[in-house]
Amino acid sequence: MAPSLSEPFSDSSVLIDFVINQGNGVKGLSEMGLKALPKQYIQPLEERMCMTNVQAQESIPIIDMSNPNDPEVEKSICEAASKWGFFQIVNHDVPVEVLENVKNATYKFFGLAAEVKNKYSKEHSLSNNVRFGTSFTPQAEKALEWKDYLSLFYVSEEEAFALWPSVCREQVLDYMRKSEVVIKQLLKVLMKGLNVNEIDETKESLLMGSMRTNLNYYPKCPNPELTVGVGRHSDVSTLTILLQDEIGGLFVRGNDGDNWIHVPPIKGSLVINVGDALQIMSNGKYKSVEHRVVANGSNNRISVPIFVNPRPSDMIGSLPELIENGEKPIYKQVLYSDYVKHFFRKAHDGKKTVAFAEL
Ligand SMILES: COc1cc(/C=C/C(=O)SCCNC(=O)CCNC(=O)[C@H](O)C(C)(C)COP(=O)(O)OP(=O)(O)OC[C@H]2O[C@@H](n3cnc4c(N)ncnc43)[C@H](O)[C@@H]2OP(=O)(O)O)ccc1O
Ligand SMILES: O=C(O)CCC(=O)C(=O)O
Ligand SMILES: [Fe+2]
Repeated sequence: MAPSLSEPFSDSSVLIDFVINQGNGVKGLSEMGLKALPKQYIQPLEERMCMTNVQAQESIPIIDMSNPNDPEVEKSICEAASKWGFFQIVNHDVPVEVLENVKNATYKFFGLAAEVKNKYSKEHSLSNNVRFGTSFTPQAEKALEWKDYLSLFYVSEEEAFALWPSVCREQVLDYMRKSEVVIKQLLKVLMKGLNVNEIDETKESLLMGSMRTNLNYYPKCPNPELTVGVGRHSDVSTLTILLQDEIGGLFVRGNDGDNWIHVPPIKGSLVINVGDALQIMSNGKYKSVEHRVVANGSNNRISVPIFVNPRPSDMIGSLPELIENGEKPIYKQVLYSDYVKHFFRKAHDGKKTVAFAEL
């Protein structure tokens, strides 16, 4: 039974049934035209974005990738990864058309009927590698997040053809394929910055042996100031390549204290961030930085991150090259899939996941 406007979601089981079990997501809630945010989405005060903590004068670096081997460009990439953990790239090799196509495909997927999208939910999906969901880890969260997503873990073209939704399959595959050049350029530079000058097959696989693309949908929200699109977290990837649309709303933790820096949408750009796996492998030189997304009261927003990861079966820890060079390791070796499961089983909690690998 669909709840009516005069019958708000005071009973949580009705909300869970509508949003999660029936696959309506927060998009379904948004499209009902609710006048007030259901209480299940009200975040504690300390998790809401307070505009007085926004550093309007600061911005993360914008790096021109026309000449990726220029020593000045290499220096800015390594500095940005050490200081900010985030930067934007412009004039990279991913064609604008590919980016536009994947954004349109994202709208197409979320425009499907709830019962069609629900075929890809944790309950119904034919594979763990394809998952439509809402919030982050609803079963572990005290307050839900205002976001729906489709998560696609790449195994092979064959599996993608068999299992990924056909409305976005080609566009996501193309976005992933075309991003590979940029990913390799960035990892080469970042490894050189650690004095790791040879990326052989084993190292390449450790850095980028698996990829997951998420399509994120943040619908227009009643009372956006009371909730979050995505709560404070760092990614568990090696690197994340993020395409955002023109709406804005991504904030990155600044270098001193409780201040947050907006990542302004720039047409054709990609946002790059260091994930926990690279922080761990670089023995702390490159930083995975906390970020969050606010909810928006006027517009729907989408974003499409590619999470570039080790393989689930890889052991990750401080790279042996760094330890051989005399660095004291600050991380132990952990199985990457254990690390990711630890991340997925708890609610977003800032930078706490990385403690799982600390010595
Ligand atoms: C969704 O909102 C998000 C997502 C993010 C993501 C940030 C990233 O950095 S994602 C990159 C993660 N890395 C990888 O995917 C590569 C390595 N992959 C793996 O190690 C495995 O594929 C696996 C993810 C560990 C899943 O392995 P499997 O053997 O299938 O394990 P399960 O027991 O099925 O799952 C473990 C646990 O995680 C939950 N889960 C699995 N996949 C997802 C998913 N795509 N999204 C959300 N949760 C997922 C699963 O439900 C299990 O939990 P239970 O409680 O049910 O046991 C950043 C910010 C966001 O808001
Ligand atoms: O939507 C965004 O801008 C960022 C999303 C994000 O941080 C994530 O999916 O990990
Ligand atoms: Fe993230």
